[in-house]
Amino acid sequence: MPKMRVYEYARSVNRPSKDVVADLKAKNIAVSNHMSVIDDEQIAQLEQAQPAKKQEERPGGNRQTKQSKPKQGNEASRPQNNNQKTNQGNKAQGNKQRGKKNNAQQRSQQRGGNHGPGRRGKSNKNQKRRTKEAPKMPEKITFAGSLTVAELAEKLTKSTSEIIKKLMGLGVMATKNEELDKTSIELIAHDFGVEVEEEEVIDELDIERYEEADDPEDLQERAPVVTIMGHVDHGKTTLLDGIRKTKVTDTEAGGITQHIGAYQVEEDGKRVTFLDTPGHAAFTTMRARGAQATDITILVVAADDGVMPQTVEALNHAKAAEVPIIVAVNKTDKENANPDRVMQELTEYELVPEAWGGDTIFVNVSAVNGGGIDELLEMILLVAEIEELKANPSKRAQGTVVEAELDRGRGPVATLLVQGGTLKVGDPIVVGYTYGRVRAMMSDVGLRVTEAGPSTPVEVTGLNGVPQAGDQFLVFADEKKAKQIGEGRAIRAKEAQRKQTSRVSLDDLYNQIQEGEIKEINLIIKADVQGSVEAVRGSLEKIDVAGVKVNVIHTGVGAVTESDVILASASNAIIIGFNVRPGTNAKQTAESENVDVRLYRVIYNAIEEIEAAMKGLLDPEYEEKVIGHVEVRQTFKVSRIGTIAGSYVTDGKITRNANARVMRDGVVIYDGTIADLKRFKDDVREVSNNYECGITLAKFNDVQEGDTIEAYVMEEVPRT
Ligand SMILES: Nc1nc2c(ncn2[C@@H]2O[C@H](COP(=O)(O)OP(=O)(O)OP(=O)(O)O)[C@@H](O)[C@H]2O)c(=O)[nH]1
Repeated sequence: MPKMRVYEYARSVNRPSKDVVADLKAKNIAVSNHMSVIDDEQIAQLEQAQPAKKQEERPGGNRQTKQSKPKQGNEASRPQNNNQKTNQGNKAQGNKQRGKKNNAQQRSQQRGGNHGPGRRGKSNKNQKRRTKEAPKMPEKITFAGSLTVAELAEKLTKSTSEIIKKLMGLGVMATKNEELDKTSIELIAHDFGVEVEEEEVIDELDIERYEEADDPEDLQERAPVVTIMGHVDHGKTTLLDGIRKTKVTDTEAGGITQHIGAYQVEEDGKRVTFLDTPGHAAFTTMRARGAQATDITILVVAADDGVMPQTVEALNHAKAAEVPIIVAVNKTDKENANPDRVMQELTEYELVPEAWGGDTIFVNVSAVNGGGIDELLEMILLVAEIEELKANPSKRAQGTVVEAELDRGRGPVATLLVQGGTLKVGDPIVVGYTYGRVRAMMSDVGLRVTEAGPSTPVEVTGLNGVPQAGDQFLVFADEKKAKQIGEGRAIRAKEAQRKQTSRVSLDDLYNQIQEGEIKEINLIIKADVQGSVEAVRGSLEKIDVAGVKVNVIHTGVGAVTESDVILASASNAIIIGFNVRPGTNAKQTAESENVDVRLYRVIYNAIEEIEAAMKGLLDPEYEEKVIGHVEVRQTFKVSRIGTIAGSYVTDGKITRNANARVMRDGVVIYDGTIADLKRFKDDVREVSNNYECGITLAKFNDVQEGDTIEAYVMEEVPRT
């Protein structure tokens, strides 16, 4: 009989799990929480009392139609000219909202709309005429994503205040520029008897669009993907290593275990994939990037320590991601181990052991001596069975990046977790914002492979750049398409980043000129007296560099004001202040809007600096920024490497690229760079607060126990 977990059902009908649990209980269906399993019969029982809409949304039921009709037609208010294009047209001519004009036009063209500019011109007149007469409401309006109150009013040919009043009637207080969600748009439009249709925004660069759909017949069982989380020092790494040591069999075939960010083991002839980066930081980073790579979470809790703050954080992350949790009570070999206490403490977080009437699986393990590891793996397989994890191995591969780095010899190297399809050597592929052709693949035991099916991690080479953990990948049928999509995505990512971080500023002026993005530099000039304004203006306008024009868009006498900053922000201008300063508000706004405000006392300096910036001659200014401190707790001498400082990060973090100074009794005895940063045996890029690490300093071996190492970076600072 088909079965599913309560939370899965709740998700499928878009209801909170706890409401579904309450309904089930009200119907005397025995469930304890969102993890309980329910079958079809129980679902049917539950749905008898549900409103029809919910039933419609059930999986396997009719898909909810995108178009929603008003509950009752309001014939009297329907227009005669009632096709959808009218509305698009209305929006396109749309008076003040120039920016929107193009979008609407584009959208309608995409959908094969046939009203060209000429026709728009005509209907513009009609629209004006109509506005003077009583405006006619459209029969249907369309929107993409959301609409502001003012936009909705315009579409409905109503006044903004009418819409605001209606919203107030619904208990929503909104201003005219506030964005309305789909439900609010529908409620208001239906109230006027107008149909609403949500336009699908087609994104050519969204790789999910190109994924092949799965035929249910092609689906085959796949290995579960497991992440291990828990509090610091509770034994995550030891457990991962223990499972690997006892269970990896492929080494016999001549491979050597490789840390590629994930590995597979075999139990009872079935495979389990472990993501090798313990801790919820990696899990959350992946999730934040939209990756749903984990099927099961192992929550490690040390039996001698009990539930600690990061245990709670970890379980909350797993719950938020709706990933089933198995509790591994670790260090049970220790004398002071108290597994019962762990169970007791976890009941407070709704993780109740089966023995106590709950449905959370608890397994006692000892990561050091291997005790309980078999049982843990069996339980993983049991949960995997309940979850009915399946994938289609016979399509073009798709999945998630587990980790990636630039290897000196091999170029960009990425560990990919195949989630659907089969990845093959030679496949054209898009990975995040990078693309390429899979040149070589290596398994977690260091063997060269030519194929990797669902749930398999493989390290691939052949990409044109280094993607990020959590990025999605997809194989394309032809290389040209992969290149086109990959390049498009890279450009978009670059643009998005630029929009976010940089407006035009003197420091990157030259780059932007070089990239052909700037042909005119917009300046706002504020000075103490009108004479200075004119003098500065005259001199700046005379600067002649490589066909770039200086364009003074505003001048004024007096302090740099907030409105100057807003103008600069809107027109991407730099503000030049001569013998004046910005007020507090202006300063704050400039910071939040990323507007470059330059203050000068000598005209010559202003001209010289702007000219230098245009020619790319402005030297960047750097400032030291301390990023963390570590305490040296032990030292090890290793021949050929030197002295390794076994350290503990006491605040901030330490990174491989940072500079380091060694302080002994408050005196700086070394200032240089870090040669090597390790966690256990692995090279790492950074180590955070409260973690241990091994540090080797470049050309310095006299580090001693009790020394403090201060890590710092040199940061470029905007000039003022
Ligand atoms: N006695 C005993 N000690 C264990 C067991 N598992 C781990 N340890 C020890 O506990 C300490 C911490 O283990 P790790 O595996 O580094 O813990 P972790 O959770 O990965 O720690 P972080 O990476 O710092 O978050 C080490 O000294 C391990 O040897 C166990 O089952 N029994």
